[in-house]
Amino acid sequence: MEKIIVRGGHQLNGTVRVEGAKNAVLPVLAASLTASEGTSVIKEVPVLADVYTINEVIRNLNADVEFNAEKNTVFVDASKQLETEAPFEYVRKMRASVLVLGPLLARYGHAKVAMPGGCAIGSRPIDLHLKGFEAMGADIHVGNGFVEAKVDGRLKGAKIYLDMPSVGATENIMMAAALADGKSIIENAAKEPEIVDLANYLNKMGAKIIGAGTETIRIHGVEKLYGAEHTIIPDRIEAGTFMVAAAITGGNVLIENAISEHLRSVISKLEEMNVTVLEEDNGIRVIGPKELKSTDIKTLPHPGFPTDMQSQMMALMLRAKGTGVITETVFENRFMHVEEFRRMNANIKIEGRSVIIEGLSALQGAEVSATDLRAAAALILAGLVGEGHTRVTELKHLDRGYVNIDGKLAGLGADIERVDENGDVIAPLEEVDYNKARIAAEL
Ligand SMILES: CC(=O)N[C@H]1[C@@H](OP(=O)(O)OP(=O)(O)OC[C@H]2O[C@@H](n3ccc(=O)[nH]c3=O)[C@H](O)[C@@H]2O)O[C@H](CO)[C@@H](O)[C@@H]1O
Ligand SMILES: C=C(OP(=O)(O)O)C(=O)O
Repeated sequence: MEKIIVRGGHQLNGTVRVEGAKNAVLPVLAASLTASEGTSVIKEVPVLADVYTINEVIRNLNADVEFNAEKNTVFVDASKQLETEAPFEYVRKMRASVLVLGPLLARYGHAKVAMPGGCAIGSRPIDLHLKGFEAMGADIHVGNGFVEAKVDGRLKGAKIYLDMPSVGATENIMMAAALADGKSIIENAAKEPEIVDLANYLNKMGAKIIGAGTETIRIHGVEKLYGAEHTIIPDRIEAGTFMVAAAITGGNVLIENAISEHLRSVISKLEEMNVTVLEEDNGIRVIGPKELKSTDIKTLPHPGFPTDMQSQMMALMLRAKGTGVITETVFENRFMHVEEFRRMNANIKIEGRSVIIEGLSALQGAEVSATDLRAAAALILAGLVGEGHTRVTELKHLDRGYVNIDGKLAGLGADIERVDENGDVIAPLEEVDYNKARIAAEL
């Protein structure tokens, strides 16, 4: 089993560049299936296991997909007749596979996708996605582990109110509505930057979407969409993770390519903790203080504090003076990393949907297991300031969403290496990384 080994105590300094956003590229690649003519060229695609998985999903549906990993570019030609069924083997690996439902249903009047189960962070139903398709005239049947949606002719534009601003439901419904007959309105829509990125791509394909990024999205359905060129936005969660890495080690790091407008809530919490955050022309500079001050955080849909930064900020609060509380409101079970932090001597306890963090824990290196993608990053961050060696296992989670994080942290001065099951160091080279993401997707 591969591990990342971190030896704590090194300040991070220098410049690191963030990749294109995982959570933007997955819906964009799913949306490429709506183009019945032309090729889409998607740029700034991060070389992640999840990207290989979504590429396999759409390839399996009969689209032509070429991933030039060295150039971070994916070409998709979905103009052939597509299959309309996505099997469990893909949805099992990556829940975002359900995002092919909307495009296939809108283009062919039929889609069948394995029901995604829950995962380590919560039960994660897709009822709101289905409610939206139903409002547009689809019949939904759930059985034998699949969800099947059918409509005679085209979907009909509809007004859809989301009970909560689900990111995935907003994306799936927006893609379906882009090819529906007539006008749709999504109310209480998710406002994440990744929603805006998807709407921009769809509009380049010929869709007519306005209001993405606000709580009301209006979509005038069109008959046909065309392949288009699109550049994925930078990954705000990867950026936030490096911001915490700089802050926790008292370092000075320029996070190139990070967009401050996407990170307002994270920046404001870091500032409350005495971290200096400077918005520069080409990114965000983060300078860690001598002493971090604790704060309270509540995760919320955008523009609130992102749940995908919750575990990383918890690592930071372990090293802050005072008591802090983190409340998770987006997912019901996203505290699996707390037990792992405890192994590192963290003074921390769960109370319902909150975690109470008694600051200034003298963190000690330990063998810890990544329970989900962001927990993996958070344990590495804690390891940067732990005494001795921290060994992080279950790296399959990490490879879903971070490109070469060990190499990037090493470049900033961290003492970190990735070793294989024999204990041999795996050099953090780009070529090795490309392979790693592909292999992780195949597992
Ligand atoms: C690939 C991707 O972009 N993943 C992100 C996306 O996940 P995802 O799109 O799955 O997250 P949602 O916004 O849909 O989920 C938020 C909450 O709504 C609930 N819910 C959602 C849909 C539904 O039909 N019914 C329902 O009850 C979920 O269980 C969860 O409690 O947004 C999350 C919230 O910012 C992020 O943590 C994930 O990183
Ligand atoms: C929870 C995440 O992703 P996913 O929705 O793909 O599980 C994440 O990116 O932190």
